[in-house]
Amino acid sequence: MFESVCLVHYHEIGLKGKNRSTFENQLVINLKRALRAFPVAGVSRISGYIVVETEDHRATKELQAAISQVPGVARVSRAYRCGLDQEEFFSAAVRALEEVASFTTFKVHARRSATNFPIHSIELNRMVGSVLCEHFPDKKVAMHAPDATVVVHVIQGSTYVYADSIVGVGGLPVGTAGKVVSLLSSGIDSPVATWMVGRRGATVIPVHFSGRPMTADTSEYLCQDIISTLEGAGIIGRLYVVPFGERQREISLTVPQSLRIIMYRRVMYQVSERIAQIEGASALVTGESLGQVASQTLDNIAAVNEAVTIPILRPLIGSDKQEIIARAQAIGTFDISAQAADDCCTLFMPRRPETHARMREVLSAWNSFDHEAMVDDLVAQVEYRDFNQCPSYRPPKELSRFHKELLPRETA
Ligand SMILES: Nc1ncnc2c1ncn2[C@@H]1O[C@H](COP(=O)(O)OP(=O)(O)OP(=O)(O)O)[C@@H](O)[C@H]1O
Repeated sequence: MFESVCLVHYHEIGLKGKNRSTFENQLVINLKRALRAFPVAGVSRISGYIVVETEDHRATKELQAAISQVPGVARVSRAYRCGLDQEEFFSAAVRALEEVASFTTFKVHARRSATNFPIHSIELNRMVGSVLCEHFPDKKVAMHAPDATVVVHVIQGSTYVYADSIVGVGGLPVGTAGKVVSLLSSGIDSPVATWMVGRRGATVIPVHFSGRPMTADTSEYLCQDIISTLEGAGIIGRLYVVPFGERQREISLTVPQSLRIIMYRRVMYQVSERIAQIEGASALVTGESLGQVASQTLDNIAAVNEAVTIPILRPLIGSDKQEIIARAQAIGTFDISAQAADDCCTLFMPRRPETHARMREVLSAWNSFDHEAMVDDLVAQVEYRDFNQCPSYRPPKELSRFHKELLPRETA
């Protein structure tokens, strides 16, 4: 008889030419890690797809949903795998259509990737179609926009039959696009930016600047919750936390009020750039969107960029807030971000921040305090926590300058 499996479809990987197998292999590794909680018996490549088998031959809706969250997955189908015997795939087609919750119209879409299979796909369509018409006499065939489509695909000596297919997150397998350091606040935007670069295949190392000791550590717990929520995507390597409150107070006492935020950001970028060097990451990522708040004007973005040489990616720069909120809801981080917590962003904020900073004034404020010593000191105070969700993450070898794991474990 036939067994129930999940058939994983990818799109962009299929366009990768000679490197395609590298991408496919990484997706297999990532799926194995992401599906640790399921009774998965095997994840393997077949021509053009990846197949996930379970120990009990039951591909559940929950398994299908978990697979759909893994970057690189364009679509996931709960399929019956049978041999090439007609009676077998006829009854698989009946079973697949029976499982569709409600429909009045359907069609069959037959394909054969196996060149030695003797029946042409047009004939296969006709044969399976007539079996289904017999079993479902009150349903109608519709070639355009049917309620249900039964796919019958002959691949490498097996036939895969399915009617239940859902869309995946798309993108590329994590681990195929290098490493980035993402500046993660507990707000709405940066978790979305973090997820977006992860979806494009980057391994992401978040850095959170906490207001500690001037604020509580709530924002750190929220960041950990955000990362745990993204577990299924498997994009996060290690979270770094920088206690920034004391240094912010120093800056606020020294520089003109209107330039405080720019100074905080320049220090944050420089510390993040140092972490990127230690981690071997090639870019920073932020959740800025053009003009959203005072610090996100073109002049202010330039004033902050000037502090570092590493490229800065801003995946949300052209997004509207409503679009960002919709994405945050879809990836599950919105409700966590909505729990406002004091972090360094709410500390020592100016009443009137500069919106069009002039570089001469920025540099003069920057040189009015010992920013080099401050950055060194902050890097030496960095704490970290590993999440073991991203199989391509390799921790840096040289960690002597860091404290061992200081972040609390109990919220894992
Ligand atoms: N405490 C922080 N720790 C790490 N990164 C931060 C922090 N605060 C801000 N950032 C980075 O700077 C970006 C811009 O922050 P800003 O406060 O100007 O905007 P925001 O709209 O509130 O962003 P978010 O919704 O991500 O908090 C953030 O998206 C994030 O990448």
